[in-house]
Parts: sequence; structure tokens; C-alpha cells
Amino acid sequence: MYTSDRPVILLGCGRLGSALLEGWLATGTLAAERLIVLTPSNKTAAEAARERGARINPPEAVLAEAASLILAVKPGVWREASGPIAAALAEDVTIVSLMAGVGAHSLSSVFGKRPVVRVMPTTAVAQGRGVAAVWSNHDNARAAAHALFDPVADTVDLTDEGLIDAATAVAGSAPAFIHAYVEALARAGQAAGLDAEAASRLARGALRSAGAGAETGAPLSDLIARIASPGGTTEAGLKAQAEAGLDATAMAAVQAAVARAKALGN
Ligand SMILES: NC(=O)C1=CN([C@@H]2O[C@H](COP(=O)(O)OP(=O)(O)OC[C@H]3O[C@@H](n4cnc5c(N)ncnc54)[C@H](O)[C@@H]3O)[C@@H](O)[C@H]2O)C=CC1
Ligand SMILES: O=C(O)[C@@H]1CCC=N1
Repeated sequence: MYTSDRPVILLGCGRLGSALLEGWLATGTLAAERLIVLTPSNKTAAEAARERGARINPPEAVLAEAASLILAVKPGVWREASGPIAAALAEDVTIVSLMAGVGAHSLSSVFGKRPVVRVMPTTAVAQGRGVAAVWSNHDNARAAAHALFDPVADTVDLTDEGLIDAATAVAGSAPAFIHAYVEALARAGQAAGLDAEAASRLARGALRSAGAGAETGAPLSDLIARIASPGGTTEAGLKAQAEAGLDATAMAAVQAAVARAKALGN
């Protein structure tokens, strides 16, 4: 829970920034009056936060009040987005970067000695059910990130900044990989005779069922074993998907995402 009286600045209110705003307000992590949102265009989530007391694009002098700056802009625009506000920030403001690829060293080139923490969340923070990798060299910055993300995500501390790229693949990007798999499952269902609507609803329901199982905290191997009757249909399907290259598919997706994160940081 975020207990500081000082505000938090959210720079960027796109897909992730909006998800975070919604999650913070829904879980009461942060009172709306503690929020400052900087956005070049109107956003539904920002307008909803404004109605509850958040400040949207306030005068620059207000930025000095903030304890944390959350960077939720694209890696390609963060320098031009941060440059104009960096000088207005307090010297002790914590820089919380949600950006893929951009390293702490680069962030310090703009924000100087201000402590940096990198967080790689999923957009399910909107429902208070995300997962987020956290890395920092600064204890206070890590604690600040936990105060903001523990209420909306399962937070996983990383010991090495280099691991953020792997976390980006396995957490930040991975819900999309899984959704794509479920779409493929629905297409395969159609090939097996289901109509499009039935295939889509059944595959989506399977995703929801897998999520419900995962939320029990049981090991995935146990969850698999509970479904796979010996000699049954699941066993046959699992064997076929392993033989068709499931591990290689996951490996390819993770390696490509890691490589892209590295490229985004250059
Ligand atoms: N979408 C996701 O699932 C995740 C995204 N991320 C990271 O979050 C960051 C944002 O990603 P998305 O939300 O997907 O992108 P997005 O394109 O939806 O949002 C970026 C927002 O930044 C705003 N923006 C551009 N210039 C600005 C400026 N000068 N000042 C303030 N705002 C400005 C844009 O209006 C846009 O709404 C990226 O760095 C990405 O790596 C990390 C984890 C998950
Ligand atoms: O696709 C992206 O680059 C961002 C980072 C992780 C999820 N979305």
C-alpha cells in the first residue's frame, strides 16, 4: 500500500498506464488526489481519475511535490517525454520505469542521481491480478515499487537488471502469447467441426479454467495431472503438442522478445 502523502506522477496513459490507473483506483492503492497524470491526449482512464480528484497535466511547479515518477511511455519516446519535466522533479523522486529494454544507466543519463527501479508488469494490474518483475539497486526505490505494485500484482524481485528482458518475455508479453495459443486452439476446434462461435467460447472458457486452476497456487504439473486421465484424451493431446514442438515454440517466442527488448534499449 502506498502510504506517502506525496503524489505519484504517471507519465503516459496508454494501454499499460490506463490499466495501472484503473487497478490503483479499484484497489485503493493510491487515493486519486495523490495522482498526477501527464498525457498529451485525452484518455478515458485519466478522465475517470480526474473525476475522483487526480490532476491531469497540472502546472509544471506541481511536479516537484511527487515522490515517484512512473514511466509508462514507449521506449522510443521516453527521452523526449522526460526531458521537459526532469528539471522540475524533486532531487529524491524515485524513477519507476515500466519500459521494456531501457536500462537504468540510460535512465540515469536523464534523471541524474535519482534512484531508479525497473518494473515489468502485465496489464492485468487493471483487475488487481497482474504479475510484475521488480529490479533495483536501491532498497528505497524497490520498496516504493512494492508499495505501488504489491496491491495489484504478484511481485517477483530480480537480483540482476539483465533478467528484466527475460521477465518482459515471460510476463509482460506472455499473456499475448497465451491468447494467441488459445486462438490457435479455437481454429483447431473449428477444423474439428465446431462453428466459430462455439470454438471461440469453448477455447476462451478453457483459458479461464486454466487461470482459475493457476490461481489456486497448485503446481502446474499437479494441475495438468488432475486433468490428464491415464490413457485419456488429454494425455494424447499433450504428447502430440510436445512432439509438434511446444518447447521450441515457447523458446522461440521468449528469445525473440528478449532480443527485441535489447534492441529497444539501444
Ligand atoms: N502494454 C503492455 O502490456 C505492457 C507495456 N509495457 C511498457 O509500457 C510502456 C507503454 O506501453 P503501452 O501502454 O503498451 O503503449 P501505448 O502506446 O498504449 O501508451 C503510451 C502512451 O504514451 C503517451 N505519450 C506519448 N508521448 C508522451 C509524452 N510526451 N508525455 C506523456 N505521454 C506520452 C501516448 O499518448 C500513449 O498513450 C512501454 O514502454 C512498454 O514497454 C510493459 C509491460 C506490459
Ligand atoms: O510489447 C511490448 O513491447 C510491451 C512490453 C511487454 C508487453 N508489451
